[in-house]
Amino acid sequence: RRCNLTACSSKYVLSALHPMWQGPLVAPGGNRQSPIDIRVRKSVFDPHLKPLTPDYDPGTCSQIWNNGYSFLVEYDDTTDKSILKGGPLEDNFRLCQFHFHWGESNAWGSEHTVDRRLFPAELHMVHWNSNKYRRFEEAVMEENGLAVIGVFLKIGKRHEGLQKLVDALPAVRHKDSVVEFTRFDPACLLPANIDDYWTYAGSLTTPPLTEAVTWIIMKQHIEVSHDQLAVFRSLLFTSAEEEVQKSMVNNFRVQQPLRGRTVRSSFT
Ligand SMILES: CCCCCCc1ccc(S(N)(=O)=O)cc1
Ligand SMILES: [Zn+2]
Repeated sequence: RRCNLTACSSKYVLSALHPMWQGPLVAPGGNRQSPIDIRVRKSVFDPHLKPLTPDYDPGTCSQIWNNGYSFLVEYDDTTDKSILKGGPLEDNFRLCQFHFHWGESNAWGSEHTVDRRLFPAELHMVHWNSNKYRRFEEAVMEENGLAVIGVFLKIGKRHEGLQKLVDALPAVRHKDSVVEFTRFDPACLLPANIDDYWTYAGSLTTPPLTEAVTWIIMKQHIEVSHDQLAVFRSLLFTSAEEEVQKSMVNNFRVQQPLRGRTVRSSFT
């Protein structure tokens, strides 16, 4: 299922393996594309990296939306109420949404890997630079526009905080469905330890694939139950009108060349 660039030579094979979208799987001319494999021994400890200081207001949570790639939990980002600072970031970044990537089986599903280790799913918390830009759509085109926190999911005990979200998913089964969703604290999805992370300069992993992202990948994973992840797989890529329903699984991108980038770690 996972096919890195070295293993698969032709674009056809890559696109056949990834029904998610038939677009260019490697952005033309891109030299800071995501996702990547994090080679732990090649990462460089940076003592100047600060602790990450997320400060989220559950009152800014507004809705869940199935956009045909994943489901997004969206936040009101018209003020600086839910923000991320610190870590590798010089500016203030506003939370606009979070979403996940997952597999059809628990054997794969994450976009990033750690020494080639795959996880069944990966959470992305998407923020944009509100010191430099006025709205997300602007920041998405700029090299220091976005900061995305990545958290790996493992199968284990039930995640109590996630259940409220899992219970709302049947209402957004089809592409383009939206449902009101309020008072969800995204901090409950962060691991206990957020001081240990890797960070590197990368891109969005779905179109427009812009090289705008400071990635912050948590070393510590969170646990969710098998049944909770199974509900993610009950979602559909397809809208209610389409005859052939396609289950929303394997919505991860093929890994991209490092192109000489350095992955820094906040821990030794
Ligand atoms: C102007 C519209 C741009 C929408 C781009 C939305 C988007 C956000 C995050 C990610 S991800 N998987 O790199 O976190 C991918 C895509
Ligand atoms: Zn993502």
